[in-house]
Amino acid sequence: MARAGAIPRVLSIAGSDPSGGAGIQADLKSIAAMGGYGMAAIAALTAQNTRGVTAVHTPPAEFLAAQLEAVSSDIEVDAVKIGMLGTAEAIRTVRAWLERTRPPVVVLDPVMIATSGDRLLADDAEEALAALLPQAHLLTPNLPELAALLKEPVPATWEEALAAGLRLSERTGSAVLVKGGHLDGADCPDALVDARHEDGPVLAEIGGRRVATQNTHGTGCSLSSALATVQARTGDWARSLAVTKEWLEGALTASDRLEVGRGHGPVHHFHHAEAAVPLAPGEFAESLWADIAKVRAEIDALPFVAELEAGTLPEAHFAYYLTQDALYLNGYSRVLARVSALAPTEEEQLFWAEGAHACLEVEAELHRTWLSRHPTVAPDAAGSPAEAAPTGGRAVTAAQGPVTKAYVDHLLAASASGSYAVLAAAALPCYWIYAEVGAALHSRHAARSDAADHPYGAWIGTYADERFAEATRRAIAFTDAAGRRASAGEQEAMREAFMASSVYEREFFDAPRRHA
Ligand SMILES: Nc1ncnc2c1ncn2[C@@H]1O[C@H](COP(=O)(O)OP(=O)(O)O)[C@@H](O)[C@H]1O
Ligand SMILES: Cc1ncc(COP(=O)(O)OP(=O)(O)O)c(N)n1
Repeated sequence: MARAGAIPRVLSIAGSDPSGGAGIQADLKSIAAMGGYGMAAIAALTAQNTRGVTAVHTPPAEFLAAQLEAVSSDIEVDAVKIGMLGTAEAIRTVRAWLERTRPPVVVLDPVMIATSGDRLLADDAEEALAALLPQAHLLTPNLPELAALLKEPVPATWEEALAAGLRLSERTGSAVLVKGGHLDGADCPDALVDARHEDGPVLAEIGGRRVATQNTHGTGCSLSSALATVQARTGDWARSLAVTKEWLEGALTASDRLEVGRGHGPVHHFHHAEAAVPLAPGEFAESLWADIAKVRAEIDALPFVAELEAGTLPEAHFAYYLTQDALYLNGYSRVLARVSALAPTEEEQLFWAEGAHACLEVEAELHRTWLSRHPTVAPDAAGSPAEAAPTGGRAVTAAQGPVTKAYVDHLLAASASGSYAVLAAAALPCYWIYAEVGAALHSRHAARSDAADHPYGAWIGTYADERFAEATRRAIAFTDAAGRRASAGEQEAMREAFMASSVYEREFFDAPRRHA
């Protein structure tokens, strides 16, 4: 019986994973992440980390029985999640307890083998497990477990997986969650099937995107305990799956930020929740910068940067870069004007508006000086139509190259989000990365004995502009403040926007080599 509005009391009966990614540790995090009150009866202890299981210890089944009795004799249990039980005795103990207590929601994840290949169920326990399955309302085997329970080959396609899930449902009388995690391909679908349901056997089918990460340790544990929790609240399996699958996709997407272990790391169960400890000034911006460490290193290693510094950059590449810079600045100016329009304070409004104005000034200056000295390259066939330049009535004869166009389009899409914080995060890499790359280039250039004869010396000299450095510091501070005020979901969107713009910055520096 669903208890709408009440906090579900959810008991996990499972094994312990000391590295915190799977088992009861994952279950307790998932239950809390879904707004439930988590409890745990430990059936087995494993010694494991993100790379595999090194030992398993199973306490006497009587001790498991004592834990279950202690909980259910005092606390009303709204939902039970069953995971690793380890032995036939433990399985029989849980079965007897379920028959006696009849919890309203029972989700059984038939844990047999970890993704690392390690066995988590004794060889002689499969018969006992088969007898436990009908006690559950929902079974959540992964595809190898589904195959083992049916004593069939592992399904190789989604259609085969659905058919196998239906056979298990028919055989046990329980609903089955068919999971696409172990299939290949860009999609990661899940489906709820119930062979005996009056409305038809497929209760829900949700197509999901496969998140490109190796941090999939404990996804099955996390999903099954989250499902038990949400089901206790909603009483609607299809809705519970929709909510938990979206949450798990977010947890997988944010998993890299945890930096736990060197193998298959855990998912970030609380990616959606506010941090209880508020971020200190600068901390959010620092974390954005840390996220793009790899992209920053790739920019430093680009031939464009090395050749500009050495003075060996082909003239055509430099001209292409200048032309695209002018075109980009025109679009970027419009984006900064939009940041200004969304800004929450007059100080920020003024700052971004000044930035928009400065972009147009720099664009005009580029035409007046650099572009008149360096031949403008021909329009790029892949680019969009040229915009009229504001200088002296002369039209820019080049079109936006593919990278410029994609970068500006990305910024315009971010401005459509309507979020000041997200748009500021999208706009920031243009300040921050340009300032960092420029400062490093400038200081190395200034130390050269032949700096005066350098073909790009005058250009590199522009990187020393203290007004731009100050504007960059303020852009970082305003974005940081917006990030500290943002909800967890908005922070995630800021991270994605900042990362995408940083990747475009890298592509922009590399564009002359590929498109000039
Ligand atoms: N890379 C991924 N991207 C998105 N969802 C995933 C990914 N890997 C697994 N999932 C999802 O995680 C859940 C657990 O799936 P699965 O990996 O099949 O189970 P298990 O963890 O028990 O082996 C399912 O909802 C599945 O769709
Ligand atoms: C103690 C414990 N229980 C279960 C598992 C298996 O976790 P699961 O979520 O099925 O997925 P993988 O971690 O195997 O990918 C476990 N490893 N430890």
